[in-house]
Amino acid sequence: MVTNILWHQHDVDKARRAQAKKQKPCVLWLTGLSGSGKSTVANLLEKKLAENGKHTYLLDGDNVRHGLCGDLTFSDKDRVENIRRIGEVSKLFVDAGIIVLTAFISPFRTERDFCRRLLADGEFVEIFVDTPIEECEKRDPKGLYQKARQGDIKDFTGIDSPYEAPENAEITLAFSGQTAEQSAEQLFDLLKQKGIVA
Ligand SMILES: Nc1ncnc2c1ncn2[C@@H]1O[C@H](COP(=O)(O)OS(=O)(=O)O)[C@@H](OP(=O)(O)O)[C@H]1O
Ligand SMILES: Nc1ncnc2c1ncn2[C@@H]1O[C@H](COP(=O)(O)OP(=O)(O)O)[C@@H](O)[C@H]1O
Repeated sequence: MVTNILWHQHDVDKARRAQAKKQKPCVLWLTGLSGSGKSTVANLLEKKLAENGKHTYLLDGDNVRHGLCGDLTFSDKDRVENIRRIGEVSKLFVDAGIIVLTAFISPFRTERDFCRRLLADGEFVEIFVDTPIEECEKRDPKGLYQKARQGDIKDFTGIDSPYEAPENAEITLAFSGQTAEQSAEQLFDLLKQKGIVA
């Protein structure tokens, strides 16, 4: 930990940047197992927000692990660091006035709560994509469950690496046969209730 670092207070602040964008910046944090539908639903929701003139940015697990987090594995320790970095990056985006969507497994409650605490009240919206592992495994869009069952991938979430379900998510997308489009619509309605979209 370095010392002798001071914080610069700039004249153009967070509130002014949000005002320039005419929006209420926040983080829409999707969490759930691999294959639960995080990326699919986040993508549809982002499209709806964009159609509403909102400036958004979608941070997606697979993509971020190619760059910013390219040095990290799927050990517990590296997953903690992965989510810490995403939390800090999301905070910078919110500071810039942007509505951020994140689609990471983010398996640990402590790290999700850490990311929540980085932001002001109401700026962190936790969305639990609650698709049971049996369904995720049936979908297996990338063939990863099959590889994990064969022992070709170690530390796979839900198989030999834990997932801690949220206890206080703002919303849970329960697996009930609804389509991804209906889930995105449900989230859009929540954002209307929260005054994030008109
Ligand atoms: N061992 C293991 N466990 C879980 N997932 C694995 C693993 N290896 C690779 N993948 C692929 O990486 C994506 C998950 O990355 P995340 O950054 O979201 O994971 S985490 O939040 O740090 O736990 C995840 O993407 P999603 O399927 O979109 O969730 C997988 O495609
Ligand atoms: N109701 C649903 N919501 C989200 N995805 C669904 C739904 N029904 C089927 N799917 C499919 O499940 C898969 C989910 O994959 P993905 O969005 O990549 O999940 P994740 O990002 O959580 O790994 C996609 O192939 C998607 O088309």
